[in-house]
Amino acid sequence: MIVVGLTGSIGMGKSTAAAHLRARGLPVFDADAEVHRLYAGGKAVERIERAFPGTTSATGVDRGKLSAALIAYPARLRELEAIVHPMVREAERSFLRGEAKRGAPVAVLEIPLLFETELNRLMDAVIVLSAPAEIQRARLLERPGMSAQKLEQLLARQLPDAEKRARADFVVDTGGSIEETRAKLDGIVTQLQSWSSQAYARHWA
Ligand SMILES: CC(C)(COP(=O)(O)OP(=O)(O)OC[C@H]1O[C@@H](n2cnc3c(N)ncnc32)[C@H](O)[C@@H]1O)[C@@H](O)C(=O)NCCC(=O)NCCS
Ligand SMILES: Nc1ncnc2c1ncn2[C@@H]1O[C@H](COP(=O)(O)OP(=O)(O)OP(=O)(O)O)[C@@H](O)[C@H]1O
Repeated sequence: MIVVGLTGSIGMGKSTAAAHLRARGLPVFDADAEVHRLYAGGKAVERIERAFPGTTSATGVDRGKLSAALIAYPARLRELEAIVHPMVREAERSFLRGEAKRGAPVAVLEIPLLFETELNRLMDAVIVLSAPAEIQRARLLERPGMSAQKLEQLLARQLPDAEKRARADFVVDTGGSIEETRAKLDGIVTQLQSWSSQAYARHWA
């Protein structure tokens, strides 16, 4: 099985690309969605309440309150990551085990912080979604609750787009139409599926 990392900076089109890969029949694990599940209840919520008192309730982690706590003490993001990331990694491993057992030729992990967490090293291939900075900015400023200041803060916490692109196996430009992005992804999927069957032939034929 070929394990593919799908990443890109905020607003570059990860979710849009992941939805297309799913529609093409590829299994895709969404790390961000896993964080949302973990925050809805259970062990992560208990540990976050202990580390950041008052940021959770009976319905789970209040992301607004947790965000506010981190704006007050940005250095504490590392503590939060130390709680959350190992749980996400465990869920990813379990997803990959399931897909390998099923005989999936290709499995995709959509991880916004793929390079920042150095998980790119464990991938057989990395796809980076990327658009020109002014297009990214314009798209994000359309989102409710986004301001120029918040955007600068978010971008400052992520590895720059140019560095992500330089470290990718495949760069998909999302600055054009969604149809163009989909066609580019289709070409990559065909290539990955052929790698997978070649790898299978090498190992088992
Ligand atoms: C700080 C939190 C509560 C803010 O939640 P909120 O719903 O307001 O924002 P959201 O999660 O959509 O993130 C907004 C942007 O910040 C980026 N971001 C989130 N966490 C991090 C981080 N640890 N380091 C750098 N960028 C981050 C996201 O990729 C996104 O581009 C939340 O992001 C969080 O709990 N982060 C820690 C867990 C984590 O690392 N998640 C990243 C995905 S695995
Ligand atoms: N060619 C394109 N490819 C992908 N997205 C595009 C394209 N053209 C326009 N868009 C728009 O850009 C936005 C990208 O948002 P999307 O949620 O996919 O990005 P993301 O990287 O998942 O964001 P986040 O980091 O916040 O999770 C969407 O509104 C999408 O419709």
